[in-house]
Amino acid sequence: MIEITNLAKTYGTGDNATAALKGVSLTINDGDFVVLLGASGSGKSTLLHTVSGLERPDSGSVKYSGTDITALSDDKLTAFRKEKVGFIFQQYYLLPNLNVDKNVKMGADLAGNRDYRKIIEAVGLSEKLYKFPSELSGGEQQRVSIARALAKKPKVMFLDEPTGALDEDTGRQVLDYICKMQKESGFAMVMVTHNGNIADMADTVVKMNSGKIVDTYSNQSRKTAYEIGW
Ligand SMILES: Nc1ncnc2c1ncn2[C@@H]1O[C@H](COP(=O)(O)OP(=O)(O)OP(=O)(O)O)[C@@H](O)[C@H]1O
Repeated sequence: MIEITNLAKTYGTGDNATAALKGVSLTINDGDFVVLLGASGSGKSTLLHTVSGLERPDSGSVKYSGTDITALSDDKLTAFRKEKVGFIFQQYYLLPNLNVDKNVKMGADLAGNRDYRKIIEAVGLSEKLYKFPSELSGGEQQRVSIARALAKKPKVMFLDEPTGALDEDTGRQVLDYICKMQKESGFAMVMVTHNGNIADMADTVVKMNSGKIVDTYSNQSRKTAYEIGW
C-alpha cells in the first residue's frame, strides 16, 4: 500500500514560483490501477515523480508499506527506485547502441531476473531480438520500454502518457499488454494520461486541478483496451 499524505512541491522562488502540488493525499492499494487525469499543468507529472521517488517533495510523506521514502538518503532512495518501481514514459529512453535483447536485459539484471526473454515474447518482439531501437517503429520501441520495466518485476509501475506518441491501434495494443502483465504480476499501476477514455480501464480515477485532487472515484469493473473509446 502507498499512503501519500499532504504532498506539496513548489518549483522556483519569488515571482517565479509555481506551486505544482498543494497538499495532495491519496492511498493506493496493492494491485490497484490508478489513472490520473487533469488539465495541462495541473500537477499530474509532479505527483507521479514525487510518489515514485524521482523527485523530492518540499513537504508531506509517501509511505510504501509504512516506509516513508521522502526520509530516505539519496543512496537509499536510488536503491528503492531500482528495486521496487518501474517506469514507462512517453519517451522511451532506450539505449540506442543496445539491441532489444540487451535493453530489456538491463532491466532484468536489476532484479536478477533470468527469465526476461519470456517478457520479450509476451510483448510480441521475439522476432526483433537483435534489432536496434532505430530499426523499430514507435510502438515497437514503446513495447521494448514496457518489457524493460516489466523485467524489473516492480511492485509499482508508473506510467506517464505511455500511449501519447502512438496511433490508436498501437496504443490499444500497448495498453492491452500492460494490463495483461499487471494481471499476471499483480503490481500496482499509476498512469498519467490525457486520454480520458483510459479512465474506464482503471480501478480508481483521480482528477487533479491546480495542484490539488478535486475528484476521486472507483469503477465497478474495468474495461479492456479494446472496449474503451479513443
Ligand atoms: N522542473 C520544473 N521547473 C519549473 N516549473 C515546473 C517544473 N516542472 C513542472 N513545473 C510546473 O509545475 C506545474 C505542474 O506541472 P506538471 O508537469 O506536474 O503538470 P501536468 O499536469 O503533468 O501537465 P501536462 O499534462 O502538461 O504534462 C506547471 O505549472 C509546470 O509549469
